[in-house]
Amino acid sequence: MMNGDSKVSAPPSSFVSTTQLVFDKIPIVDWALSESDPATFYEQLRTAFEDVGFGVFINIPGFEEEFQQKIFAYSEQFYSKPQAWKDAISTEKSKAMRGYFRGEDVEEDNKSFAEGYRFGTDVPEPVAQGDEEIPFWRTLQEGPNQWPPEADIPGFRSAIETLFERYIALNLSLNKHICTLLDIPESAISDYYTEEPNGTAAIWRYLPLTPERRATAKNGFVNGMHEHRDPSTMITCLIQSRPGLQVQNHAGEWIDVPMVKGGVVCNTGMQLMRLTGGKIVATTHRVNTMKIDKDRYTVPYAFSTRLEKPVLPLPKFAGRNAAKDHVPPSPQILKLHTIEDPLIRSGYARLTLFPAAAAKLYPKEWAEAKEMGIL
Ligand SMILES: O=C(O)CCC(=O)C(=O)O
Ligand SMILES: [Fe+2]
Repeated sequence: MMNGDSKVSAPPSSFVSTTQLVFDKIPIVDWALSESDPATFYEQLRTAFEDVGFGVFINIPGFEEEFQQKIFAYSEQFYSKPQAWKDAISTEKSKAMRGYFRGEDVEEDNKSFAEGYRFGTDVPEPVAQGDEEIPFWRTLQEGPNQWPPEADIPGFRSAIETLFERYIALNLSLNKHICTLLDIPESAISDYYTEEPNGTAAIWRYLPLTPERRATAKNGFVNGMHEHRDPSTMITCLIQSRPGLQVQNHAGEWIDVPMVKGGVVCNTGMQLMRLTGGKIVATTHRVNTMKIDKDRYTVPYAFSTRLEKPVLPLPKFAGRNAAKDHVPPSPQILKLHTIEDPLIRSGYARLTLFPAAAAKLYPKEWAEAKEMGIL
């Protein structure tokens, strides 16, 4: 069988949603229309978030193609450094999993053909009071970033910090537009953030397909990033240098996210889906190395919601009416979401997103997650 066909892994027809539009492409949302033609803008936004869960946003000031290319050039420079240089800022030195890791450094099932470099809002490591033990979901969340030495890669840090500032502004305006779309107060979303929203980001380098990597293909998929829904966030925004990201439609087929110059891919996370009783969908996605012929760089950025505050459907969206069923998430995703305690769920969620780093740093919790069927 040809394993280049991304549709071979579609689930049986009994899984096909009867209420949700089965999309066959990822919508484009033109940010410029938010000023010049709001009606069209909100219709594009509605399609992206209510029907698909993803959109490619264009014409966002600050995300011009030239700026994005500068970020990808820095990313390439970063990853071209010798292994020992990258290992000097390894996540192994950070309980908050900030720093560099290799996706291949984990046992077979969770191996991915990628390298990652993780950041979060820069906060000090939590300090234990007396003999109290700090829970893993907290050590995972709080800690300083590990920046490379400025002299080794001049301008890198300031370019990435500029990108993050732009992402923060974009995330905040996108949230406001979503509130307008849904006719809910802005606080409906912002109440779930800490005063300074807690950002989490990474620079990914996905490695290209080789005959050896192709030999690991299962149902047309070679693991760049395993299938998942963004667990602890309302919205994730991401710039990408090349194709490779795929979104599962409501019939179970995998749809490629297109490359658009100056485009920012924005997708909804499980928290926004929960808040809106399913009116806004969070769709399963993955990165397929089968689609990658040269190194692919991406930089996702998202705010985590307040860890301790469980997200509940707003009264307006409570009840099944607004919830649209669609392709059931994988058993692992379902399992993750059966964990009631939002704090513990946030911890396991982070472990699942970064398996290679997590397996080393949190062997006990990693083994528990495996045992529970989350991984
Ligand atoms: O890098 C990509 O294309 C996808 C990243 C992603 O899904 C994530 O960070 O949650
Ligand atoms: Fe994701």
